[in-house]
Amino acid sequence: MQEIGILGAGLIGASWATFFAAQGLKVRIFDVDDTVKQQAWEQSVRNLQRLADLELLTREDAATAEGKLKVAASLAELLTDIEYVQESVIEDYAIKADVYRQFEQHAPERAILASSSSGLLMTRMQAVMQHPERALIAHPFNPPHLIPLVELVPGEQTAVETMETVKAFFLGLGKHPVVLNKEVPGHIANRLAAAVWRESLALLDAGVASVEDIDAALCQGPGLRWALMGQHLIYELGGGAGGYQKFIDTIGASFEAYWEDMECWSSIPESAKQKAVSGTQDYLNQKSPGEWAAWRDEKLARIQQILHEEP
Ligand SMILES: NC(=O)C1=CN([C@@H]2O[C@H](COP(=O)(O)OP(=O)(O)OC[C@H]3O[C@@H](n4cnc5c(N)ncnc54)[C@H](O)[C@@H]3O)[C@@H](O)[C@H]2O)C=CC1
Ligand SMILES: O=C(O)[C@@H](O)C(=O)[C@H](O)[C@@H](O)CO
Repeated sequence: MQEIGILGAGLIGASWATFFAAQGLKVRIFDVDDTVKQQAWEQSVRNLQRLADLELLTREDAATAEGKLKVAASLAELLTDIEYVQESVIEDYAIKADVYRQFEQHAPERAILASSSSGLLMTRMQAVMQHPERALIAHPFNPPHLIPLVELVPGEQTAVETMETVKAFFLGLGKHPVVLNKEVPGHIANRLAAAVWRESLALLDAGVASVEDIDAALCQGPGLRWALMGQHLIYELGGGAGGYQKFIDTIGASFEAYWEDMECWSSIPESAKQKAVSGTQDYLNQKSPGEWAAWRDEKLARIQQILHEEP
């Protein structure tokens, strides 16, 4: 696949445009909002220059990639003869269903439709399609031009061939696809993030520590290891010579006491919302959101450089 359609060019769509262009693919950008799609083009150009600043792209490759970016004047222009579309419209079933109906009016019959959806079920979204077999979830982590994970989730009508094609496509582009055998709300990564986020809120709500200390306890501790390993490998190593079984039989028992004490909220208490929003203001006294995002991207780039040095 040499040309990509970006359908929905907000925060994630613009980053996807950067990623695909940086990989040497032609990219057509479309959004219902003309201002947004132009801003997405401009943001992608800035992102490419940033990747060159971070030495993740040569200046020459960044310039070449910029030439790959094109704003589509209409949905028809986006979709004519396209092979692969990354959909990143608003996370709403009704909006996505309407987009999928329009998609099928213009796109070739075999064009693949990959949704960035954070947690909607593809089975429900593809139900409106004449050719649902070519639709799947390809969920990134923000920003996709810097974070390698992409979660591939089939709906009940997604063809095995579609999953295999998209997995090979992303592997060839240097992404790290993980394949879900069945769809669950939030896929994998957002469910893991949701578990950690809920406890981060619960600790704050209970007055155990401040926003900054709760965040520091995560990113200055387990978070560092999470850039390298997941919990299963971490605890295999945590069991020493006895491995994972030793860890489960000894330290694992302590976790059962933690779980007994931890909240099992299915909604966020108002008190927790208020403490989280007010506590996060301290960060904004240090940097603006844009400065935090630039700081994040530079650190993410340097972590990637280290991770790419070794197998
Ligand atoms: N924001 C994040 O951190 C992440 C978001 N996602 C997913 O990506 C998708 C987009 O999220 P964001 O980029 O954050 O949202 P966003 O609000 O920044 O962008 C959504 C864009 O969709 C456009 N849009 C709405 N209806 C449209 C239509 N009919 N045709 C074309 N464009 C249309 C809007 O104009 C808007 O620019 C969602 O499904 C979200 O779950 C996935 C990973 C991370
Ligand atoms: O955290 C991310 O970048 C992604 O996993 C997301 O999907 C967004 O954070 C947000 O949509 C949470 O679901």
